[in-house]
Amino acid sequence: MKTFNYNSLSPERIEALIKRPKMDFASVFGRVQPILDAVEERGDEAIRTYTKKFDGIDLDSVTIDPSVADVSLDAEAKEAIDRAMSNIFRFHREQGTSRIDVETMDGVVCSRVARPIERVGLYIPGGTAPLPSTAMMLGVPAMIAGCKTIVIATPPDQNGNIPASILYVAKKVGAQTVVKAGGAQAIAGMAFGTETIPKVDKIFGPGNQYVTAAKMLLQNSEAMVAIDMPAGPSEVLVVADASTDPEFIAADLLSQAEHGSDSQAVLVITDDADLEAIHNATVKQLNALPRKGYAADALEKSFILTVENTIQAMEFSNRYAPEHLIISTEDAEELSEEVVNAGSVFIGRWTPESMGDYASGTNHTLPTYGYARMYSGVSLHSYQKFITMQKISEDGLRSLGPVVETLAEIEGLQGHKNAVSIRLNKLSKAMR
Ligand SMILES: NC(=O)c1ccc[n+]([C@@H]2O[C@H](COP(=O)([O-])OP(=O)(O)OC[C@H]3O[C@@H](n4cnc5c(N)ncnc54)[C@H](O)[C@@H]3O)[C@@H](O)[C@H]2O)c1
Ligand SMILES: N[C@H](CO)Cc1c[nH]c[nH+]1
Ligand SMILES: [Zn+2]
Repeated sequence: MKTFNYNSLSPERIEALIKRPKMDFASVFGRVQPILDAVEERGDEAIRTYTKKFDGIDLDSVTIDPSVADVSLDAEAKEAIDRAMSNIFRFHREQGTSRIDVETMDGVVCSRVARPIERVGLYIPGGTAPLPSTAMMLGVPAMIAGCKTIVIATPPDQNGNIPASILYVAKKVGAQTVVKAGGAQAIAGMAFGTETIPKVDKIFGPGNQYVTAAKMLLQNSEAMVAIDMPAGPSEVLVVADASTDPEFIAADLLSQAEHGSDSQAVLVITDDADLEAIHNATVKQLNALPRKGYAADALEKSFILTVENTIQAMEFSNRYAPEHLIISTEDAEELSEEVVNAGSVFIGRWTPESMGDYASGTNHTLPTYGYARMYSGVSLHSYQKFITMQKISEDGLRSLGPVVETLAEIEGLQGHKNAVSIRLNKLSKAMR
């Protein structure tokens, strides 16, 4: 990993580090748009064609109904999934916002109620590894919100089947349909609907450049579909000091680097730390990883930044706005108060990021690429709409009506004024 010293870098160089490697979406959009058009026009047949082309699979059927699917999963795997889902359930259920009712003045009551988005599509990446944890993270809040239609899409394995772990989660969250396809074709299938895939209103989930490009294009199309957030390759930023165990640092960096060649792992560490020990631990652990190739590629594009103190480390972290921030310093708890921009934060030496990826209860679908500056991760609210209501009594109309008449007059909107005046006249006649 390249190493820089914060105080020796020019402002331009720091800005470049914060920006991440450039994503070339223009050329991907050009490749993805024809796939979207084909699925819109030809439905399931186009999904079969692209699944054959990109995944090398001849699909017998494009979808399956998980409620009747046979799931053979060993007891240990089931228990682990059950435990994780229970924690995710508990944390997300608490995010439920109860109804708000406010009497803004006598006789004028304003309310806000939450209602589920009725039809949701959950994309579970699977190009290089099946991710049942993402099915849990996206499925559990959909179930709590009460979404009526839950569609899950994920690439099939080499035999054209959906991994049992994902089917198990699909059953548990009450999904009606599992689409046996990945990539842009699966996203288009959910956005437009096909003979076998129900059309959805919002699409969730991370994925590779084709998946992300498809979500971005469809969001601005006639498909009338929303997306959760712009999500890119996984990233982690570790803030550490000389007290942090080099083996922990290496393991945390590698845990995200192994996701894909385009992942980013950043270490921001005080300049009194033993960088050689960290380097040695990283090389040793890297060589033992089955996904060494991806992790090594990712580390090539990653970097270490040495800083004067942990406050300076947090300054950089807030500017970088990482998807995951691990604070592994002696003053971790205090330092967490300094967080302004991050998707999710892991506090203290016993909190590796893997815990949140799988089972602590927080959601692992988070904004990447600096979008943590203005987006939140997936939560229960992502599956809800908040609808406002108001109810005005006769007294309320008498006191607030004239204000609205005046404001409508200022805007020159006589029709708006009339809707109030007609009622006020009726009320004053009834009084006589
Ligand atoms: N931010 C997060 O929460 C998060 C979580 C997990 C994974 N990820 C990211 O998700 C990504 C997963 O990527 P993946 O590739 O393993 O799986 P994926 O499921 O996103 O994509 C696989 C699909 O891409 C399609 N495809 C492959 N080559 C293609 C081509 N040349 N043209 C068009 N389509 C093509 C195939 O149909 C295949 O099914 C990684 O970048 C990883 O970092 C992010
Ligand atoms: N770290 C990923 C989000 O960036 C989520 C994940 C799934 N499985 C393991 N990790
Ligand atoms: Zn992960």
